[in-house]
Amino acid sequence: MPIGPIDASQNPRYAGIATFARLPRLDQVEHADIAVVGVPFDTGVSYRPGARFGPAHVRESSRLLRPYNPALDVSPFASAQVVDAGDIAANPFHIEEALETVQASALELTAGGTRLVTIGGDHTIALPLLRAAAERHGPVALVHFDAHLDTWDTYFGAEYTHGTPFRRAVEEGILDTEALCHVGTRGPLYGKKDLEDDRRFGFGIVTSSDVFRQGVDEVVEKLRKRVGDRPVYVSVDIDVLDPAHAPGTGTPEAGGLTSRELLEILRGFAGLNLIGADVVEVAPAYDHAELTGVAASHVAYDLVSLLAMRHAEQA
Ligand SMILES: N=C(N)NCCCC(=O)O
Ligand SMILES: [Zn+2]
Ligand SMILES: [Zn+2]
Repeated sequence: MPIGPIDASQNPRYAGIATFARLPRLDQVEHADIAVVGVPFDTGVSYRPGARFGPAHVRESSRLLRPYNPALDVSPFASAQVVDAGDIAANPFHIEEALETVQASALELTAGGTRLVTIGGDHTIALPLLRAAAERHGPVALVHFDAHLDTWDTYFGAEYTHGTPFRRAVEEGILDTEALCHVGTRGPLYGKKDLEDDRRFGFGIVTSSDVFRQGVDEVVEKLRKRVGDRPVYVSVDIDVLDPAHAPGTGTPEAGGLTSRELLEILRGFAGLNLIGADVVEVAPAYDHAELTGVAASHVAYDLVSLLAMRHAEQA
C-alpha cells in the first residue's frame, strides 16, 4: 500500500512543512513510482528573475490538493507511490555545471523506474531533463506548452538559456523530430525566421489562438495523433497561461490559455505513453493570491495523475 499524503481531516492542511500535496519525502518510502522534484534555478532567464523560488512556492500552493481526481477518475496517491524528492542543488553561478547536475540527478532519481514531474526553475532545465529522458527511452516525443517557441539560438552569445533549450535538444538528437509540438504560442517574435527555423527542426504549432478557435477536443485529437504511442515528455511553461491566470512568471505575454483549457488538454492525454514532465517558470515575486502557484500545482497534480494511471495500467 502506498504511503499517501497527510490527512487534512486529522491535521490542518496549512500546518507543517510543505512537501508537494503534503506527500511523503523520498527518504520516507522504500520505492517511489513517481517523484515530484524541484529545481530552484533561474540563471537562464532573459527578463524578470525569480523562478528559483518556484519549487517552494508551488509546494506551498499545493496544500489544498485532495487525493481523488474526478476529472481523470483516479486516486493518484493510492494508485502509485508518489513522493516529494526535494530539490536538486544546481549551481547558480555556472550554467553548464548546473545542467550537468540536473541531468545526473534526474538519472539517479529514475534509476529504479521512477517517473519524474519536475518543478522549475526557468525553462533552461528542460534540456538536461530531456537528456536524461533520452538516455532512458531514446529520442522522445515532446508536447511543449508555452507562450514562447524556446527554439531561439543564443542570447548574448550564450547557448544555454531559457529561450533556447529545444533548439539545443534538436541539435543533440534527443528529441523524436516526427513528434514535436508547441501549444499556446503567441506574441511578438524577433522575425519570421524564428518560425521558419522552428518548422525546420520539426515542430508543429498549435497557437493560443488555435486553442481558442478550434477548441480543446480538436487540439487534443491533433496532439494525440502526432504523438501516437511514442514515449512522450510534456513540458509546461506556466506562461502558456494568460497573465490573468498566471501573473507570477518571468516573460508574460497577453492572450494566453485559461487554466481550464490547459488542464482540459492535459486530461486529454490519458492513455499516452507519458514518461516525464515539468512545470517551469513560476516566479512568485510577481504572483498575486497564489494564482500562479495554484495553477502550477494543479497542472503538476494532473501530470502526476496521468503518470499514476499509466503506472496502474502497467502494474
Ligand atoms: N522560456 C521563457 N519563459 N521565455 C523565453 C523568452 C525569451 C526571450 O526573452 O525572448
Ligand atoms: Zn515561455
Ligand atoms: Zn519557456
